[in-house]
Amino acid sequence: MAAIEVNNISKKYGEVEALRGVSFSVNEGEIFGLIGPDGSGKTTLFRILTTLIRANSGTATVDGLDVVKNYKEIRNRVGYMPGRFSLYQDLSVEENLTFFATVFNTTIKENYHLIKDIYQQIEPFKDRRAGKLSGGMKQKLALSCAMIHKPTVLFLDEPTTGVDPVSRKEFWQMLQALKEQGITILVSTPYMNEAMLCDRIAMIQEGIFLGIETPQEIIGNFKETIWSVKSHKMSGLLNDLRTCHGVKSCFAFGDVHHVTVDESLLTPAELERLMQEKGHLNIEIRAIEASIEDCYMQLASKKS
Ligand SMILES: Nc1ncnc2c1ncn2[C@@H]1O[C@H](COP(=O)(O)OP(=O)(O)OP(=O)(O)O)[C@@H](O)[C@H]1O
Repeated sequence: MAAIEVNNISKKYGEVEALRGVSFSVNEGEIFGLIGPDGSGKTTLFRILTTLIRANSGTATVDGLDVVKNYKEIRNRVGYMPGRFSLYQDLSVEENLTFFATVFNTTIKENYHLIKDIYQQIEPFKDRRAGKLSGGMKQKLALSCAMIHKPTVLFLDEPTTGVDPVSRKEFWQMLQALKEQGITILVSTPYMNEAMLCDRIAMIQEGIFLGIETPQEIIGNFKETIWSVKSHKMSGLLNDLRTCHGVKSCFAFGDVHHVTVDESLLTPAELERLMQEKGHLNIEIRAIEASIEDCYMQLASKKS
């Protein structure tokens, strides 16, 4: 049995089609990632699966239970960490955790073993108000709160957004440990390096899934030649590259541009000459391996 099963779910807010016929399933104990730009429908999907809102059409089950008919049971079985921290800022660390335990009719003591590895790291600050914690500590507390009632499925909506890189790394180690305990995790992230840590990834754009694959499949299916290009004038470079015959696509990636090319029409030497003609200096062109972000950009541009 799949831990999450979604069949042709659509959701509209007035005229806005937030989800358009989304179908997928997540296996038990799988970390399934959702990546997509702001407004692509990720939060809407989380809200439907955690029974907070209803879809206009389609069906979904979590742990074999229907999200409409069995909403009460589902609420007992899932943990949800919404995009913005779900903590009570004026309550202390321990009070927050006690509150969530009480809501689910349990106690910290009863399920301490489940959250021990995570909670122990913030326990020295148990009397500190949640509002006074660092981003990484808030995130650990929010995850502890989402876990305290022993959920079988965890829904994490951008849990690491705005958190420092060290805490993000630790957080993903915690997710791996939860997966090893058999917990299923649906997680959205804007960070492509985090997407690489998922078992499978769905790329979502404008309410449509562009594809569902393992990170290795996504990268393996990228067949384009890709170069990283730099010059002394990066803003103008993007437009100049786009006008070159043989350049298929061009996107800014940090401090370089990534360019996919038709090698039968353009060589690196020709591209360098063309950019020199347009006044660029210190041009650097390097053949590179595609990253998952390149794959996402390619899929997204094909769709639009
Ligand atoms: N309550 C609402 N009323 C009207 N429109 C909404 C509502 N909630 C979401 N939307 C719209 O539905 C679309 C999908 O939004 P959603 O929040 O699901 O996307 P998202 O991928 O989670 O993006 P973000 O990370 O920015 O929240 C967007 O166009 C958004 O503006």
